[in-house]
Amino acid sequence: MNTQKKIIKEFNVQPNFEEKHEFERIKNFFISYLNKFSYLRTLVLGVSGGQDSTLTGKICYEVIKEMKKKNNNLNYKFIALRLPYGKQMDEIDCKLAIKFINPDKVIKINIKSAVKASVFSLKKSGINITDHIKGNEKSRERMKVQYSVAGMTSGIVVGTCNAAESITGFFTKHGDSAVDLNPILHLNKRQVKKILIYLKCPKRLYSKIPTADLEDDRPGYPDEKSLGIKYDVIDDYLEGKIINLKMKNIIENLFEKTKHKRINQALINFFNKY
Ligand SMILES: Nc1ncnc2c1ncn2[C@@H]1O[C@H](COP(=O)(O)OP(=O)(O)OC[C@H]2O[C@@H]([n+]3cccc(C(=O)O)c3)[C@H](O)[C@@H]2O)[C@@H](O)[C@H]1O
Ligand SMILES: Nc1ncnc2c1ncn2[C@@H]1O[C@H](COP(=O)(O)OP(=O)(O)OP(=O)(O)O)[C@@H](O)[C@H]1O
Ligand SMILES: [Mg+2]
Repeated sequence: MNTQKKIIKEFNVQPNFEEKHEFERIKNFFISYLNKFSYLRTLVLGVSGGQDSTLTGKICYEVIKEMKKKNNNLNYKFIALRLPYGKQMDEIDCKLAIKFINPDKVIKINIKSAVKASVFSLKKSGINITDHIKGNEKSRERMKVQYSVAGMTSGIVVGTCNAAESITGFFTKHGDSAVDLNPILHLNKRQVKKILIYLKCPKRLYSKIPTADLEDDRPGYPDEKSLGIKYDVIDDYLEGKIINLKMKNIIENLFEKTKHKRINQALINFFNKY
C-alpha cells in the first residue's frame, strides 16, 4: 500500500461522504461514547469563530440535546469557552458562531495575563521566547483553561482538529491537540465546510479563511500561508486523488516530520475502538 492510501486508511477519511449521513454518524458515535461513562455530564469546547469549532460546537449542541432527552436529565450541559488573547480581532465571527451553536452556557476568559506571566517568568530566567513559541503558549493556555472547566463539571474537552491539520502537524503539541475526544479528526477541510453548509451555518463563518491566529505579529495570518500549501490540495490528497508530485512530497514530508505529534491524538480518534 502506498503512503497516500495508508494515510487515508489511518484517518478513516471517506471520499464519498454525504453530509447528512456523516453528521448523524458523528453524533451517534459521540452519544454512544457518553452513554458508556454515565458520570459524564458536560462537553467543554473552545469556540474561536473559525470553521472547525463552529462545526464541533453544533455537534456538541445536538449531542447534549439528545442526551437530555433520552436520559430525561437536564443536568447534561454544553459549555462553550471564549478564550481571547486580549481583544479578539474576529470578535464578530465568534459572537455569530456562539449564536449559531446555541450552547447551554458561555464562559469568557481572557488568556492574556496568564500567557504574559509565563513569558515574563521565562524572560527572567534568560529565555526570551519568539512570537511563534508564544503562539504555542497561547494554545496550551487555552488547553489548561478547558481542562479546569471540564474537571469542575464532570466534563470532557472536545477537540476540533481535522484530518488536513493532523496529517500536516498543523496544531500545537499538548495545546489544541490535547483533548479527550476528537469528533472531526476523520474529515478533511472541505468536508467540514460541506457539513456546515448542510447545517445552514451563516456563510460568513463557513467561508471564513482558516487561521490559527496565534501570532501577535501577524494577526489572522492564513493557515495556507503558514503551511505553504492549499487546503484544497491536502483535501484532494486525502480523497485519494492524484495530485502534483511536488505537493505530494511536501505533504508526505510534513506527515513524516510531525509523526511524534500525533502519538496521543491517535488514541482519541473518534473512530478508533476505545
Ligand atoms: N522528533 C521529535 N520527537 C519527539 N518530540 C519532538 C520531536 N521534534 C520536536 N518535538 C517536540 O515538539 C515540539 C514542537 O511541536 P509544537 O510545540 O506543536 O510546535 P510547532 O512545531 O511550532 O507546531 C505548531 C504549529 O502549528 C500551528 N498551529 C498551532 C495551533 C493551532 C493551529 C490551528 O490551525 O489553529 C495551528 C502553529 O501556527 C505552528 O505553525 C518541540 O518543541 C519538541 O518539544
Ligand atoms: N479565541 C479562541 N477562543 C476559544 N477557543 C479558541 C480560540 N482560538 C482557538 N481556539 C481553539 O483552538 C482550536 C484550534 O484552532 P483552529 O484555528 O484550528 O480552529 P478554528 O478556528 O475553529 O477553525 P479554522 O481552522 O477554520 O480557523 C479552535 O477550534 C478552538 O477550539
Ligand atoms: Mg482558527
